[in-house]
Amino acid sequence: MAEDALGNMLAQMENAEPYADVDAGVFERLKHPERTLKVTLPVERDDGSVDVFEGFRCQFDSARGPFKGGIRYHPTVSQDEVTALAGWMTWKTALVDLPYGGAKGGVVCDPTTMSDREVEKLTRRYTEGVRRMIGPDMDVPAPDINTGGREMAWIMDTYSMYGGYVIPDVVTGKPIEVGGTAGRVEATGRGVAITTRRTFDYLDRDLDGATVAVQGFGNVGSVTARLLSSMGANVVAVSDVSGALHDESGLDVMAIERHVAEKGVMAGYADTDDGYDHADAISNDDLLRLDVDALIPAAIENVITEDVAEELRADVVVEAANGPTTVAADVVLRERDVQVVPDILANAGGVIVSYLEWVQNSQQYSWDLEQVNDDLETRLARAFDEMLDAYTARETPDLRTAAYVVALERVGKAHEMRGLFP
Ligand SMILES: NC(=O)C1=CN([C@@H]2O[C@H](COP(=O)(O)OP(=O)(O)OC[C@H]3O[C@@H](n4cnc5c(N)ncnc54)[C@H](O)[C@@H]3O)[C@@H](O)[C@H]2O)C=CC1
Ligand SMILES: O=C(O)CCC(=O)C(=O)O
Repeated sequence: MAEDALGNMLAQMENAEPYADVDAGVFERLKHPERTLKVTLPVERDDGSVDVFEGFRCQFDSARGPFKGGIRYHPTVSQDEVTALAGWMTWKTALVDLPYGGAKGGVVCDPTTMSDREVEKLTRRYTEGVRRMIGPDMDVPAPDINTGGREMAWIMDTYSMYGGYVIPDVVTGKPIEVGGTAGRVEATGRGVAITTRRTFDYLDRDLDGATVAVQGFGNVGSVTARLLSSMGANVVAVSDVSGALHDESGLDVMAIERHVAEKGVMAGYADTDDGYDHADAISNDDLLRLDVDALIPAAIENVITEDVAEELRADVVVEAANGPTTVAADVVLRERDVQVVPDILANAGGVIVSYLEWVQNSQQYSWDLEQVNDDLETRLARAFDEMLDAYTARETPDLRTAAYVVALERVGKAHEMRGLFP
């Protein structure tokens, strides 16, 4: 069975096809991205040498609206990976019923080894490379791994320089000072926390006091951990690329956030004044096997493999990352009665609030945080219920398949109505 991101995404589609009412020809169409651009990005390093980076933007499907999806800076970025991520964006925007298609971009680089100036040059080069295919009505990028408000502001600035006027709605996830919305920085983690609470309600379990392990402590993982703590859950383990921390009596998430904000990584936290000398330093792999109520992968793809699934002891997995569970692992988790809440629902809070940012930009009007958060929760709740309805009515084997049924039917219907042959 496929273990790569693209293979997983396609296999997830195939698994849902028998339960979905989608014309066979349209389904065939849905398996292929509309287009992918590969760009070459020369960057002069601070020492005067030149490095040439490779970047991609994959536009997977636009039947329901402009392409939408983040930009990732990471050494493992590849054309196949951005294609998978663009596919997941397509199913995510459809499931939460946003008037968007799906896209994703990426640059093969390790920004942790680059200066701020070098990252800025790379971002502006990348923007120049893809600028003919992005735009407020065409394709609207946003943050993903190792990108955030800073990079979005540079993209907006570069794109606006070519346009000759300010074009804020070419990207979302911008700082508020240049047209961003209240609530976008926290939106993905907030959506994960809301979805976790809803899943516990659905399973008739108490979130208060429930033990939670979160893998990945960047934008999504840190906010998820903090909000779940504030909802009464006991966050007993967190991790980042530098390792994992475990404390059965619960971790001080905000103290860890402060340490990461200062040092960039979690390593060294246990030695600080805030740190606990009784917290165990464990590996990322150990974290996935902890005996907790909920496991939240919030880092990269394919971390829950078949082997991990055999030994995983959480009752619920809420997928904050895109594609953290392989299709082979899904089968094992289903057999073992582990409830998996799929990424295309669990992490959709980010793109929902991106949509709200784009709407505010186009209206040149801004909403307050309460309005944004209320709208986010309403849309997530609706999508959660629609997924559960499909789970029951179509008798799908798991929630992921149910989520795909809803998404595939929406995108498939749009293709049918628009027609396959221009
Ligand atoms: N930023 C957003 O709005 C959204 C992000 N996502 C997904 O959430 C996940 C995390 O994204 P962000 O938090 O934005 O990225 P980020 O760059 O802010 O944080 C990534 C975190 O993962 C950790 N990490 C990286 N490789 C790791 C590994 N091999 N093992 C353990 N930890 C590792 C990093 O140290 C860091 O703590 C990704 O899968 C992304 O696609 C999904 C929806 C929206
Ligand atoms: O906010 C967005 O437009 C997309 C965020 C993203 O890349 C994702 O949901 O995976």
